[in-house]
Amino acid sequence: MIIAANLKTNLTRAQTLEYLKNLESCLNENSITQEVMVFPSPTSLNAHDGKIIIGTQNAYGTSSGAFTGEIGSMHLDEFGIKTILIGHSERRHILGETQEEIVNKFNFYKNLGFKIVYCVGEPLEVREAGFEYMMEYISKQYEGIDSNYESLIIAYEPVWAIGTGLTPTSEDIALLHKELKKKLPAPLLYGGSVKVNNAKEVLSIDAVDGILVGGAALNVEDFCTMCEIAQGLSG
Ligand SMILES: O=C(CO)COP(=O)(O)O
Repeated sequence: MIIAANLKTNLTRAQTLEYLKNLESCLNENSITQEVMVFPSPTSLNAHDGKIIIGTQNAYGTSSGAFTGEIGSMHLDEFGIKTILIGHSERRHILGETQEEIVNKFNFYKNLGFKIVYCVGEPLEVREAGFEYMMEYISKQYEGIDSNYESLIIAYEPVWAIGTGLTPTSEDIALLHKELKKKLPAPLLYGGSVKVNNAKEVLSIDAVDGILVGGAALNVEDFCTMCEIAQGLSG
């Protein structure tokens, strides 16, 4: 299973380094063999030697150049980072990233052989408009994406469940994951208010290949506990 932490705009560089040190210790003490990823803030990106895969929450589709405020692949290469989060709902709905911009970014980092965690998910009003409309909406988020890319991981994150404490029922997650797996066989993570107290339930659902955790991952002990839960379920 893939257990991923999206630290978003949280933890300083010093706090992130401490977080990673503590998480590495916990993973080793508990003999965790799951794929564990941490996406820290840009200022906290660093080379990392250990079990944890460090990914970037974002980067522009360029090696370098005149793109004020952005980082490019040259800045990731410096740290040996080859994993990127693309299409997160907060970049789509808060920062206004368009599907075209997302596809361009996807293609750039695909061509560099990056492992891509590609996020899809519907806002509440789309969900409330009915299943068919919701599936059409999510399908549009796949447009332009190479569904055969071998280093693609999908993260289904219903926007209305992110940071709200609300999660779909296990039945709803199972239904959505079953439908999304029909679109493509890539590993499929669930994200949206995953916590220690619901991680086992979520990870036990068919077609859930892991979790992408935001707020609850900021507590490194809790995030490690979720890794232990995944380990226990994996036998
Ligand atoms: O956005 C998320 C992970 O990318 C989920 O965030 P929360 O776990 O805080 O709901």
